Amino acid sequence: MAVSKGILSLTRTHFSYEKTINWFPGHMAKGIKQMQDQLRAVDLVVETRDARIPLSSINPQFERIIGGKSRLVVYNKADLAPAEIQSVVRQEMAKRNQKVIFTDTFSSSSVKQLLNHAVDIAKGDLVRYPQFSVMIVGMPNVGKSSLINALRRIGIGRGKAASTGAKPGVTRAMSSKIKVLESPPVYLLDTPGVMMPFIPDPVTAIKVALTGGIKDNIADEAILADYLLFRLNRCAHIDYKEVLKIEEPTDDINCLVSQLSKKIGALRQGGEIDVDKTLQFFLRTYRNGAFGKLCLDDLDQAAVERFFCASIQEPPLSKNQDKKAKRAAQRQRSLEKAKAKNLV
Ligand SMILES: Nc1nc2c(ncn2[C@@H]2O[C@H](COP(=O)(O)OP(=O)(O)OP(=O)(O)O)[C@@H](O)[C@H]2O)c(=O)[nH]1
Repeated sequence: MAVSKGILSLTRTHFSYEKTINWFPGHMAKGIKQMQDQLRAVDLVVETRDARIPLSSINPQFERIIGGKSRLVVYNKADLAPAEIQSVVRQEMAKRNQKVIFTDTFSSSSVKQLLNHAVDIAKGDLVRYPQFSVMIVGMPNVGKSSLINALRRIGIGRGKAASTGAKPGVTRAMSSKIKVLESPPVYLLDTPGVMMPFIPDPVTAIKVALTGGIKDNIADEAILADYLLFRLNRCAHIDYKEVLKIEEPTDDINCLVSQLSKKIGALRQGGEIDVDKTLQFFLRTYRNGAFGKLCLDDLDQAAVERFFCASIQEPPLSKNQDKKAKRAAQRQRSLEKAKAKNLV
């Protein structure tokens, strides 16, 4: 089989690759405002990301909102990502002074680890100890509400408190405080998933949409499927041919659709291929985890550096730091002027 054409194949004429994803419904703007208002009373922010896209699920907007607040990054859906990415991601985040926990809301041990971390901080925070509040933020569909339910189940043995769903945008407003532990008393605040208002890089948008962060009808199922096929072809350990029960591996989405539609009976009257139904089946198969553990982000050193240089802005400076920076810049300018006049 030929090596996948990958991203080049996205330019094939019958798929409109030009579509820019700009999805920021009103409830997200409202959600950000509510988060900012509540932040003062919050002791810890848990920023939830998707382990399948450890870089693409970083929302630079949170950097600005969270500022200097105590923060823990949680990579959820770890059951769907290869285990070997965990050490790389931990290392990269440690370089940025960021502690990271990987969770899978179906596994008690990983959720317990998160709860213990919150408890450790709560115990160290004597001022706020009687009421330790944790705000859960993150992009849509990363599993924030599922995480809250799992924490509550493990912490106080109670059932579901937050609504969950396979489509993005289930939580549309900030929740009231949800108790997840009696002693010390730990409360959680669920927030609506907040997408970055504008995703400038189309490949990042495709990855976010593939993992369910953007509604399919806003993205383009054909483009998503094409990119997915490219990634599957790059992953030697994934036998999608076996999973889909098709005859031939391929790097051509048309060929895949043609083979798959027959296998799943996605045919209209007269035998015409039902392309939408076939594409949806392919995407669903991936999202159900049937292809196994797949990371959609490249995590080699160069790719990680490129990502952070291009997408992540430094958190805003505090007033003090800002003053210091201005003074240093002023000193530098004076020095340069003096040099120009040969005074130094
Ligand atoms: N495989 C897997 N699926 C998960 C995990 N956590 C959540 N999910 C699934 O992911 C989907 C989204 O979960 P939610 O908890 O609704 O996500 P959310 O971040 O609250 O979503 P929004 O309301 O859009 O902000 C649901 O179908 C969950 O069952 C996990 O750790 N592993």
